[in-house]
Amino acid sequence: MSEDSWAFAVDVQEAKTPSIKFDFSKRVSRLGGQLTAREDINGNILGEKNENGGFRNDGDTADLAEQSLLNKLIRRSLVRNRNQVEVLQRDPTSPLYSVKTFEELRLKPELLKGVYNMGFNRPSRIQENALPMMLAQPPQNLIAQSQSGTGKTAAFSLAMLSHVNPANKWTQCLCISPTYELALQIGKVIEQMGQFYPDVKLAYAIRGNKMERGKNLQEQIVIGTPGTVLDWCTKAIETRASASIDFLPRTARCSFFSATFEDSVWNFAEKVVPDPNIIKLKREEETLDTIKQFYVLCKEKEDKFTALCNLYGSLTIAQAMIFCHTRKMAAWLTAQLTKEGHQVALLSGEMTVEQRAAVIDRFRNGKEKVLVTTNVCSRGIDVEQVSLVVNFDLPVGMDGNADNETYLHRIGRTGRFGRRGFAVNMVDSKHSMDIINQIEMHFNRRITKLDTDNVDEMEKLNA
Ligand SMILES: Nc1ncnc2c1ncn2[C@@H]1O[C@H](COP(=O)(O)OP(=O)(O)OP(=O)(O)O)[C@@H](O)[C@H]1O
Repeated sequence: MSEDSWAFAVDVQEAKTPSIKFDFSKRVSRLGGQLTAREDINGNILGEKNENGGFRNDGDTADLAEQSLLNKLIRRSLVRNRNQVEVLQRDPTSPLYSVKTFEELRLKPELLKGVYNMGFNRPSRIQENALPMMLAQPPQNLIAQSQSGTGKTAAFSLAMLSHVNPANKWTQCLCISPTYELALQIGKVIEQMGQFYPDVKLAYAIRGNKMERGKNLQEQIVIGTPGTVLDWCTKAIETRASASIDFLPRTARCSFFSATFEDSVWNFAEKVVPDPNIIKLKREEETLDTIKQFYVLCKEKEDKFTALCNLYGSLTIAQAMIFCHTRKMAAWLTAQLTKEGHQVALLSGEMTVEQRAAVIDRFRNGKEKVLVTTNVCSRGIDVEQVSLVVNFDLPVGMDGNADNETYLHRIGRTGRFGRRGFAVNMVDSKHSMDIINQIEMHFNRRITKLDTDNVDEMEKLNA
């Protein structure tokens, strides 16, 4: 890397809008006479009433009619969401609020074009605050916290793109992501933002991508996971006479982003980021108001499954992510949901990273509406249409206590950039009730009890 280099250590990220497809749930036929159209909790209209007063099922939806309705829905959904975001960006209490425009952040014209092309109108709070620090001269370092889905990835992607000099054919920025999937996701954001900046090239230091010994990388930005990045660094420096384990120049700027900073992460960040500027949230600011949190009392897994079906029968859900503790439970739940007619994808730890990336891609493109997963996907995955996150099993640490960090990352898969979302926790024992209480105390936020058998109560949630 050159003398004026950047390194980013991150643990959270982005992606793209899946196509909106219809999800005609059982609840709709139950309530068919009362509604003229179904909307999901983001206000996306998901279906129209048929001639019998009920909602059409997938089976009786003609392709053409579906396509034309789909186009209409996508347009309406985009308008609604844009309005929602605009309101939040003018609300000083929202993490999306900013006083500045992208122009005032002095981005290069090529990048401004990229940002507007992605549909961004204004920066979010973290973008407004972090970008000037990351672009400052002389260089400054940064440790930054911002809620899930509030634009951290976009912030450091813009910073990297602003920093590179495309005329220089060597690596100038290094972005380290904790997982293969996130590295790909961040890479896509950088590619999209930098699409009008054609001479900037990106290399992926991820499993499967080998680097030849002694090769001089020409790509200005390298994004990868720690193991492969280290392997590439070792191979790059082995051939140089002045081989040194100090791969990064001392003058390199360094930024570290996360939605959560438990003590060990904070200590680590302070070790690897010298003399940093700090953007930190208060504990009660870490959860988003736009994500409504509930728990449901259940007895055993069959009972949890019934509660889940009731949720599906009552809420209008665009896409959902369901977290289980073990692969066995995830496989069982996937089979049950598939039997019920849901389009379900299963993501678990024994899959290869390529298989996992393919599953996430299909989900992102709306091919499946439900993603059942063990913990592999709790961080950073950005699928805009996820309106429900279910903790089928609650996140528990090795010590048997609540894993608050994982909880926050999991529920943050919904409520992306101002959208509304539901997080529902299945409580099946005194221990899991204790976990809910611990999580409530930790974030100082109420998690409300929900009776999924109570049709009226459930109906109110859609309001
Ligand atoms: N200024 C903006 N205007 C509109 N949309 C934005 C803006 N910045 C980011 N987004 C969109 O918001 C979503 C969330 O952004 P991003 O993935 O950067 O959040 P994040 O803070 O990194 O999330 P996480 O903490 O889950 O990793 C993405 O779909 C992204 O395209």
